[in-house]
Amino acid sequence: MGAAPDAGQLMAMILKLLNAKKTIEVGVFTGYSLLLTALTIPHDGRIIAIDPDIKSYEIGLPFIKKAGVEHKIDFIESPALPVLDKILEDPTNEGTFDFAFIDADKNNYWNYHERLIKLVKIGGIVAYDNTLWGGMVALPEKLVPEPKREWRLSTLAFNKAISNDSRVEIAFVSIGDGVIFCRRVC
Ligand SMILES: C[S@@+](CC[C@H](N)C(=O)[O-])C[C@H]1O[C@@H](n2cnc3c(N)ncnc32)[C@H](O)[C@@H]1O
Repeated sequence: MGAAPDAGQLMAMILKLLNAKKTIEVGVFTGYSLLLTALTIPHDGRIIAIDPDIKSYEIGLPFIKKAGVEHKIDFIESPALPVLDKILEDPTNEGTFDFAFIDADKNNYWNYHERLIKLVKIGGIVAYDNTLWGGMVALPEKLVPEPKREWRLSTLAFNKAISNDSRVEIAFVSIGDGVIFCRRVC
């Protein structure tokens, strides 16, 4: 997302169409997509932003503060799965989020999906970044550099699984590095 302003514009449009107020971001880095979300949602909107790498978040934090949107962000320094599980321990959190953006470890995308499908409301959207994995999903494995192979396989499996998930409808958008917008339908 950081390298893809077109995907960012689309995400901002969707946040506005949803009137999103309560959101989650998994994978923050220096906060490009986080700032975009924080600037787009209303003054009383909230983002739970999760990343184990607080040092990168702190690089972007002065820009978030300068933009006057820090109050919307609850940054949690942690891998995302235990945080999502903790949120789900309280059943009143189920179906309360409008939007989630997932841009982290590709081998956990399905684990994130199983949790976020409970957390977003029916009609809510979960957006998954890097679903083209730099084009590697379309290459035979032998042409893929070794360090990219594991997450290529994870991405292929995730894309196939989400295409067959009757709880959601999806739009596979081939801008940036490929974003799957996934709308909860039941
Ligand atoms: C591509 S960057 C995120 C970029 C950001 N969304 C943007 O568009 O500016 C991926 C981030 O995922 C984080 N990450 C990796 N494993 C994670 C995990 N298990 N839980 C949460 N975040 C994780 C990394 O620390 C890294 O900051």
